[in-house]
Amino acid sequence: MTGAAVLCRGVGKSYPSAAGRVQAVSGADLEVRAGEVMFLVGPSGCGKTTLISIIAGVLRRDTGECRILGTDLDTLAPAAASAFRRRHIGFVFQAFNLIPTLTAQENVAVPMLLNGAARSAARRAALEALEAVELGAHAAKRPSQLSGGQQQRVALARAIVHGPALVVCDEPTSALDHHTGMEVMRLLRRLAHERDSTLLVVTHDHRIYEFADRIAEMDDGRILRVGAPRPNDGSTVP
Ligand SMILES: Nc1ncnc2c1ncn2[C@@H]1O[C@H](COP(=O)(O)OP(=O)(O)OP(=O)(O)O)[C@@H](O)[C@H]1O
Repeated sequence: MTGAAVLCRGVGKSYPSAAGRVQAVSGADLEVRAGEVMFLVGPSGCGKTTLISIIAGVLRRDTGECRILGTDLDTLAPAAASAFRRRHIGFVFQAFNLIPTLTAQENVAVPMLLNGAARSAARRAALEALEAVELGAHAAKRPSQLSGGQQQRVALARAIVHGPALVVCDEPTSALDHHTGMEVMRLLRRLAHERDSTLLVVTHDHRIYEFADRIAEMDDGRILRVGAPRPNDGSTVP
């Protein structure tokens, strides 16, 4: 795929609050090129989660334009927007959000089943995705039987199992120790490249900046600048 995976222009979003409205995002411009790994960073409360929720189609913007893989999700009917999200977007959250009563393989199969895949095809794809995150041997375990790093790898497998063109991650390493966080990022980056996905990652974790192709700095609801990671942010990506 060529061109922009994400194209936001002048995006604005406010929330109601006791003291009037809070302007969470105000005039944000962001372009994420197809196939790149873009990090979105900035101080707490500057609007990162709100902006990626709009990009992922789980929140509607108030103003501006936003095209995801060439489509403006706000112009679609709710059922069509959900179908688009399920098919083309993968999510990785800070809390792994795995279903505790399902095995790792069943958790990873969920997006395939929601997209209408047959049970056998979903199970096969889930096992392949677990093998890609080096957890094939743990497919039959439930989340409580896995370490935090392994649970996050199951969550990665679930995010990529259906081959989404865009993977959106909100603080994917914040619940992990440094070593495990680096391993998870290395895997996420490799999977995104192998599967030709675009990766948009919100993070506070400076130690993983080296995994970004470009970093967008946000403050006060706006994107201030976009650039390559500085050399002193870390060593080169293996
Ligand atoms: N549902 C909501 N209702 C009211 N205000 C909200 C809501 N969600 C976020 N806000 C406010 O909008 C602003 C932006 O919040 P947002 O969560 O997008 O920031 P953030 O950069 O992701 O923060 P953090 O890094 O702490 O997660 C903050 O002032 C926050 O308090």
